[in-house]
Amino acid sequence: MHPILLVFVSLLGIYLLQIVVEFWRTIHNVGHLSGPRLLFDHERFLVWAIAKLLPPIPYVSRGGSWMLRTKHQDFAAAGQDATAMVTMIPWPSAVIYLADAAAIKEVATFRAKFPKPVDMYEALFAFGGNIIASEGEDWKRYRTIAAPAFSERNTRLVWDETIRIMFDLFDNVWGDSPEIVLDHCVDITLPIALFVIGVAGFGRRVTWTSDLSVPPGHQMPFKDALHIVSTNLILKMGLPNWAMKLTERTRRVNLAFDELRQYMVEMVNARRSAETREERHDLFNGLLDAADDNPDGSVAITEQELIGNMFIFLLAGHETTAHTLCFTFALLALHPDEQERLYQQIKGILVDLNGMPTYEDMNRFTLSMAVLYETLRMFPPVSAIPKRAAEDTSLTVSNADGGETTFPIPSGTRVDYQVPGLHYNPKYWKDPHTFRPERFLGEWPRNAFLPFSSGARGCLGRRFFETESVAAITMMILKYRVEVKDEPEFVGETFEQRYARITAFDQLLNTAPRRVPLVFKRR
Ligand code: HEM
Repeated sequence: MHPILLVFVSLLGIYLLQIVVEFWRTIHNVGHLSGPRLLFDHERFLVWAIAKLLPPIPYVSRGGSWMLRTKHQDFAAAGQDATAMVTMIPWPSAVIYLADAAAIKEVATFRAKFPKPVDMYEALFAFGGNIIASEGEDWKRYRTIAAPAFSERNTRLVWDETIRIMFDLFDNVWGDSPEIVLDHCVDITLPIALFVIGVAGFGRRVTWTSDLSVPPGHQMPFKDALHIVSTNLILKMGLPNWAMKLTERTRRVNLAFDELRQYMVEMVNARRSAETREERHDLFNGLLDAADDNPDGSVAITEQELIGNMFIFLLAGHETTAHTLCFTFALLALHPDEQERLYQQIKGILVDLNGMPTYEDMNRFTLSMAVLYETLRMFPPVSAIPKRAAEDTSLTVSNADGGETTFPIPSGTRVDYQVPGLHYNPKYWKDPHTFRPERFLGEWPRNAFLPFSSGARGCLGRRFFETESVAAITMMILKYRVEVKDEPEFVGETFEQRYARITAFDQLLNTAPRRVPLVFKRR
C-alpha cells in the first residue's frame, strides 16, 4: 500500500475506533437511557436540513417532523419519560428529551444549572442583539425593557384591532358571498396575524384594503416590507449575505429587510423629535418608552437592539399565531359537534352584547380559549425547547410501572423539553389523540402544557397571542360555519384519513399546516 494511503487508513481507523469507544462512553454517561441511536449528529445544520427531507431510516434519520409525528411513542417504548438520542458522527454526543412534567419544572426552575444554549440561536443574531438569542445579563436587560411593552393597554389594543380586522374582512373583503372557499386556510390566517402585529406591534395600521403607496425615500410600502420580511425570515437566517444577492427573489427579500429597518429608524426618529409624546400602546412604542426612561440617563437599549428585538417579535409571533389559528379552524371543521358547542356559547354571550364583544368580555369566551388550548396541545408550534446542563447533575423521571428513574447528566449535555411527548403523555392527558376542548374547562395539569415554554424564559407574547386568537376565533365562528372543502379525489375517505390529510404538517422553525382546504359558510 502507498505510504500516504497507509497513513490515511491508519488515521481513519484510529478515528473510528475512538468514535466507537466514545459512543459507548456517551451512552454510559447518561445512565444508559434508551432512545434513538443515530449515525449522524442531527443538530448540524446541513444534516438537519437533509434529515427533514428523508423518510425515517433506522440508525440514519428520524425523518422530517419526527417529534410531532412520534409524539409520546419513544417514551412509551422506553417505559419512562426521558430518552436520550445518541449520535456518532462527527463526534458522539447525546441529547436528552424530557416528557415528564416534574423534571421539566425542575429544569425551568434551576436556570443557572440549565441555561439556554444560545449558540443554537446564532442565526437570530442576523437581526441584532435580542431577547430570544441571549442569556445572562444581556437577556435580563432585554427582558426588563421588553416585558413592560406587553402591557394591559397593549393587550386591549390587540383585542380591539383584531375585532376591527375581522369585521373589515367580513364587510369589505368577503362581503355578501354566502360561502368562501379557501384552498389553504393560511391564506387568511397569515394576513390576520400580520395585520395585528402591524398595528399592535409596530404601531402601523395595515389591512386588507390598505393603501399601497410608497412614501418618499422608500422603494416599497410598509405593508409589503412587513409581509416579505415575515414570510422570509428563515431564508434570511439560513443564507449568507452574498447568496442573498444572487436571485431576483432574494434581492427583493434583502430590500424588504432594509426597507423595514428604515421604516423603524424613521419611527424612532419621529418619536424622538416629537414635541409631545403620543399616547400609544404598541410594542414598538413600549420598547422606546422603556429605553428612554432609564433612570440614570444611560442608553438602556441601542437603536440596533431595539430593531433587533422588533424583528424577533415578528419572528416569534407571526407564523406561530397564523399556523395555530389555521389548525384551530381545521380541527373545528373536522369536529362539527365541537364547533356547534362553541357557536352556542358565543351566541349566548353575544345576544346581550349586540354582537360587538369588548376586551372586558374576553374571559367569558371560555370555550374559545379551551379550543385554542386544545389546538396548542395537539399541534404545539414549538416542539423542542432546548437547555444545556452547566454542571454535572442528574434528574428523576417517573416510569411506566409507577416507579422512578434517576439518571446522570454530564456538564454540557443538551436537555430538551419534548413538547409533543409531554402533550400526548397519557399520564397527564386522557385520550390524548382525541380533540376534546372541554378538558381545559375544569382543572387541568398546567405543568404538562408547555406550548409557551415556562418559567422565567416563558413566552412574553402569550397574552398578546391569546387575546388575538380568542377574538379572531370568536368572531369567525359567530359569523361563519367552517367545513372541510369537498374535493372529488377524496370522496369516500374515512374520518381518520381525512383527519390525517387536513392536519398534515411540516416542522420548520415552527409547526406549519401543509394544506388546509376549508369552506366558510355565512350563518
Ligand atoms: C402560538 C403563539 C406562540 C407560541 C406557541 C410561542 C411560543 C414560545 C416559546 C416556546 C418560547 C420559548 C422559546 C425558547 O426558549 O427558545 C417563546 C418565547 C418568546 N416569545 Fe413566544 N410564542 C407565541 C407567540 C408570541 C408572540 C405573539 C410574541 C410577540 C408578539 C412572542 C414573543 C416571544 C418572546 C419575546 C419570547 C422570548 C422570551 C424570553 O426569552 O425571555 N411570542 N415563545
